[in-house]
Amino acid sequence: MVLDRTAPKVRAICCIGAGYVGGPTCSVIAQRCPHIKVTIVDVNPVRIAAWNSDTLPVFEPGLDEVVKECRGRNLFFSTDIDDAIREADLIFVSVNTPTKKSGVGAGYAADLHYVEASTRRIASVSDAPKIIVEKSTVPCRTASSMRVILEANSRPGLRFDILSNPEFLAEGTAIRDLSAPDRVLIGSLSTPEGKAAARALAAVYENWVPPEKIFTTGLWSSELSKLAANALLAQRISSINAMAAICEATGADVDEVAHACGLDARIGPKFLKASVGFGGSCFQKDILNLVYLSDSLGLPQVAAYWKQVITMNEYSKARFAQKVVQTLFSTITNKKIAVLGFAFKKDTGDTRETAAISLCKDFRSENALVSIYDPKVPEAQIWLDLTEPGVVDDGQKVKQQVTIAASAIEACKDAEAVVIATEWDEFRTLDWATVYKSMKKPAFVFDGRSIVDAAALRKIGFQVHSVGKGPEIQDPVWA
Ligand SMILES: NC(=O)C1=CN([C@@H]2O[C@H](COP(=O)(O)OP(=O)(O)OC[C@H]3O[C@@H](n4cnc5c(N)ncnc54)[C@H](O)[C@@H]3O)[C@@H](O)[C@H]2O)C=CC1
Ligand SMILES: O=C(O)[C@H]1O[C@H](OP(=O)(O)OP(=O)(O)OC[C@H]2O[C@@H](n3ccc(=O)[nH]c3=O)[C@H](O)[C@@H]2O)[C@H](O)[C@@H](O)[C@@H]1O
Repeated sequence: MVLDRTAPKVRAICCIGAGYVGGPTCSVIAQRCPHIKVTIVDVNPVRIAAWNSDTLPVFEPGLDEVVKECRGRNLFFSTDIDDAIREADLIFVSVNTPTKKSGVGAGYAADLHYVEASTRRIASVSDAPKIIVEKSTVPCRTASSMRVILEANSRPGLRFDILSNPEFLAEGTAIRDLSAPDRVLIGSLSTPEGKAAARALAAVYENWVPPEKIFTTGLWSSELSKLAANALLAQRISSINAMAAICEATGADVDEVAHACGLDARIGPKFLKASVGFGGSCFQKDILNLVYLSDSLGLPQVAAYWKQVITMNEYSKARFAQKVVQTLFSTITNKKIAVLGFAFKKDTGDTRETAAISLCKDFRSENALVSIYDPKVPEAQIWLDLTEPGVVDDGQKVKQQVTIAASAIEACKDAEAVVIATEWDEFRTLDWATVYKSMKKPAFVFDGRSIVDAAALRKIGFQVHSVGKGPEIQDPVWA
């Protein structure tokens, strides 16, 4: 994008929402733009205190260094939301947009009340023009609702420009993704004012992102592009996981199939790793949001098409759990199952929608004893996830069936089976010979991420089942 030097200049940024997106995104902006004051605010004082401490509330490789470099210089974390709004020329709205739990659209639609609360606050507090940027993932045309709320609740004549600037970072690689993004997308109205606001935001990114990677679209295209990108990514995973089921039934190897397909430049090699099922706070939520949008627009076939991506993911998780039960002679009652990894992917402590929650639920319903180890997820978070309403209705029973181990070796001691739920690097290089000695026999490994050297483990004595590997390359017991 070619910069127009007449665009309004951004001197102070406020980011509402100090979560997984707001925190890392605006910390990187502060690092790359030392001339801009960046204040990240949140209604949650505990979260803000953590951002101001040595133990940040979000684990991301490289984040500590960025925050340490900028905090107190041009990067501030605060609960004084009104002050930060007043001072800012540009405000990112980066609050959560979870799936609605009740009311109209429950289970599908995005709950926009945090976005609305932030918008109302901006309207009531602002005494000068602002550029307001949707950073949260929102349904198509949310900007139009924000405009109505702003105009109805602010001082007469006060100017607000609304932009859409969806975030494409992935957890675990957030700092890398933010430092060298594939693209920065800015959606605006096509009016001269809308375009000037887009140029002002582009100028912020141009401090480190090459101009050819910054591109602008209309507001609605930008909002929809975010939902579309996540739907397309999740669709690839469900597609390869569907192939994994065929591989296991036929003797094909899903990694070989993925590699063969990915060599086609039109398909490409990324995001074709078969797994126990995708997790994370966004894929499911955003697809459900798309399903709801499609249904509301009178497009039930489109809704059904995207819904199938979620259905296949649920199937992948359930199929994997069933495989464990069947293989362990159709009963895991009172058997110890070690679950290695609880985060939804490696290099994050985030457990939202992690496949490990479904697996543990399924193992518990078969009366197994589950021992969980994850290098980054705090113990309290695991208990919280396992006792959530909807996951379990008897928290006491969970405590009798589940233990949380301090190491992988401890989790596996006396276990009948090891289940790898997250692809943490340390599981690749675990001392598997020691693990084998400490386990009941026959000792099984169910690799839900296909990360271990199955042949080496078989040499030790394990019976190994890797997702998407057919019977010919499994132990004879599965043939
Ligand atoms: N987690 C991720 O990797 C990505 C998330 N997104 C989107 O970004 C948005 C935020 O996601 P996360 O950062 O993961 O959520 P989060 O839940 O980690 O953080 C949101 C924060 O907003 C705060 N908040 C809510 N209402 C507020 C208000 N009225 N005033 C001030 N603070 C308020 C909450 O207290 C919370 O700390 C969502 O729409 C999500 O879909 C987009 C790309 C990546
Ligand atoms: O909107 C969002 O929140 C973000 O959602 C995803 O990022 P994230 O969920 O953090 O992580 P991913 O790397 O996409 O992984 C999601 C899940 O898919 C799984 N996955 C990923 C890739 C793959 O090939 N196979 C696979 O099973 C991961 O293990 C994980 O459980 C997208 O990749 C980001 O671009 C997007 O910004």
